[in-house]
Amino acid sequence: MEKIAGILLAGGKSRRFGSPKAFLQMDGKYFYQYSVDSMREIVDSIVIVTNTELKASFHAEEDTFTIITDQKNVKGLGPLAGICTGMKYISADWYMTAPIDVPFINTAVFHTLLSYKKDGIAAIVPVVSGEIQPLIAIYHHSVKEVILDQLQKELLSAHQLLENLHVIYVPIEEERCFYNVNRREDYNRWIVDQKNENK
Ligand SMILES: Nc1nc2c(ncn2[C@@H]2O[C@H](COP(=O)(O)OP(=O)(O)OP(=O)(O)O)[C@@H](O)[C@H]2O)c(=O)[nH]1
Repeated sequence: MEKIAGILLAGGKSRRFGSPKAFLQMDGKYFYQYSVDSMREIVDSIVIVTNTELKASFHAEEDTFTIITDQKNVKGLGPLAGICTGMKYISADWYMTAPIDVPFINTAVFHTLLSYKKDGIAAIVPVVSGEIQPLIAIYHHSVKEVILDQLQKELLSAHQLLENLHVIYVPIEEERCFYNVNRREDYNRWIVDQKNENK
C-alpha cells in the first residue's frame, strides 16, 4: 500500500493580513484546523510546517499531527520550503499539501485529486476558474529533490516548479473550497457574512 502524508504550509508571515492567519477562526474553529480536517481521513500522518515565531502557538495533537519549522537551508523561502521540509520529515510515497488560509477546503477536493494518481506523474494540481492552485495539490516524493534544486537557485515560485514536472491538471468547479484569505477584507467578505447568516 502506498503511503500518503499531509503537509500543512503554515510558515508565512501573514503580512497582508496583519496577524497570523492560522489562528483566525470560523465557527469557533481555527483556520489551520480546517486544513487538518480536510485531509486527516485520507493521510497516514500530517505535519504542520511553520516558522519559529508561531511554533509554540500550535497545540500539538500527537495522534493527529506534529509541528515542525522549515529546515535551515530553506528557512522562510516560501511555501516550497514548507513542502520540501515536510517531505524530508515524513517518509511517504505521495504528499498532500494545503495552506492554512483556505477555511472552506474539504476532503472531497483531495479525494478528487487522488483519483488521478498513477505511476509516472509528479504532481496532481487543481485548476479553479482558470487559476492553477499549486499549494492545494498532491506531489510524488521525487519532487523533493526538484524543489531543493530550485530553491538553491533562489527560484521560489511554485508555478515555476510545475513547469519542470509531469503534472496532471484537474479542473475543479467548487470555487468556494479554494477561497483564500489574504487580507482583512477577504475575511470579512465571506467568513463574517457566513457567520451572520448562520445565526
Ligand atoms: N513553511 C512555510 N510556509 C510558508 C512560507 N511562506 C508562506 N507559507 C505558507 O504558504 C501559504 C501561502 O502563503 P502566502 O499567502 O504566500 O503568504 P502569507 O504569509 O500567508 O501571507 P503574506 O505575508 O501576506 O504574503 C500559507 O499557508 C503560508 O503560511 C514559508 O516560508 N515556509
